[in-house]
This record gives sequence, structure tokens and C-alpha cells, in this order.
Amino acid sequence: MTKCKVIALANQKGGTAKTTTTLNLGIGLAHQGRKVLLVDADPQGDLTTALGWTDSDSLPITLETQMKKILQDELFVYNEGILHHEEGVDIIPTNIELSGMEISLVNAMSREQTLKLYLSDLKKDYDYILIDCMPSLGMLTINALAAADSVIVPVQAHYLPLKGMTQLMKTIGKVQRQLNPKADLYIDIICITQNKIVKNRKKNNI
Ligand SMILES: Nc1ncnc2c1ncn2[C@@H]1O[C@H](COP(=O)(O)OP(=O)(O)OP(=O)(O)O)[C@@H](O)[C@H]1O
Repeated sequence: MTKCKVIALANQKGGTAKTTTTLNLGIGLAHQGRKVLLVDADPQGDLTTALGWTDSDSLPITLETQMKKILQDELFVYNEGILHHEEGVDIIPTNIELSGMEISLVNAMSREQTLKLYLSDLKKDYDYILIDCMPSLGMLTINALAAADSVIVPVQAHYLPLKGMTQLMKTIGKVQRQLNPKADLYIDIICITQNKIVKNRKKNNI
């Protein structure tokens, strides 16, 4: 049995530090000697860019190309296209092509399990797989939740962002009951407090 732990970083609200948390948590774990794979499951490709692959459109193999092969039942090399970063983490990169995957998945067989299928062989090579989700509760996020052992939800410590989490919690519960019943989906909620006080102080010359 694999010891790999798959963690999805999800929140349908944008700009809540999903990418920042994925990146820092991943590199932190790698510095502690763990084998870490980061999965950029957000078509914006911010995680890929943040790790230095700024021209992601020119990458021949991405999460999209691998998932497409699974959908089309084509043979694929399970670890092809994985990039290695000098900080000790690996990444399966993404570019804007992944946005078309949302539509491709809608009519696909095992549409909610495609990412899980892709990760199943990779799990034997890693201690942790961290999935940076897109800011929506679409098919790609459902795929990430279905593949995950646990979920980290970065959220700003304000009333409206916290209120918006009701839908996310419902979706996570539904995915666990219907698609991922074996996983004991443990939800960590990280409150991100932005340093606005300091910013305001600087503005007012305090
Ligand atoms: N703890 C923090 N304090 C202040 N700013 C932060 C913190 N964490 C992240 N940020 C900033 O917030 C912005 C959004 O972060 P990030 O891109 O990680 O969010 P995201 O949830 O991945 O966004 P998206 O939903 O667009 O994918 C970035 O400019 C980032 O530098």
C-alpha cells in the first residue's frame, strides 16, 4: 500500500493564497527530506510560473496532455512531463490549454476520477502530492477532491470569504460520500491574514 498523501488546496474564491500555500508547503516538505510532487490544476498556471517556467505555453507535456490521453484511452508514460525544480520539488505543469479540460470532462466516462487515475501510478514515487486547484467548483476541482486524502482551504479571515465556504463544505461532503468514500477527508482551514495594518500605517506615515 502506498504511503503517499494527496492534499488538495481548494477554495472557489480567487486570490486566497492557494498557490502560495501549495508552493511554500511543498518546498518546506521537500526541505525536510520528503518527496513532493506539485500538481498545477489551475489553467492560470500560476504555480508553474512561480517555479520559473514562465513560457508554459511552449511546454510539450502538461497536466492537460496527460489527462487527455486518459480520457481518450491512449497509452501514456505515467511520469512523462514532470519537471524538477532546484528547491527539491517536482511539478506537473499547466498552461491555459487546461481550461478546455473542464468541457472535455463533462461527457467523459469516469469524468470525476480522471485525475485520480493519472495520480495512481505517481503515488508510488512520492510522499506528498499537493494539488493547486482553480478558483471554482468545476470538474477539475471535483477531480482534485476525488483524488485527495485531505483538503487544505486557505481563506481570508473576513466575514464574506468565510460565508462563501458553505458551498465548498457541501461539495467536499458530497464528493466524500459519492466519489471518495474510503478517504477520511480531513479538512484543514488556514486563515490568511493579510498584513493590511502595516500597509495602512505606511500609507498614513504612522
Ligand atoms: N499570507 C499572505 N499575506 C499577504 N499576501 C499574501 C499571503 N499569501 C498570499 N498572498 C498574496 O495574495 C495574492 C494571491 O495569492 P495566490 O495567487 O496564492 O492566491 P490563489 O488563491 O492561488 O489565487 P487564484 O484563486 O487566482 O488561483 C498573491 O499576490 C500573493 O502574493
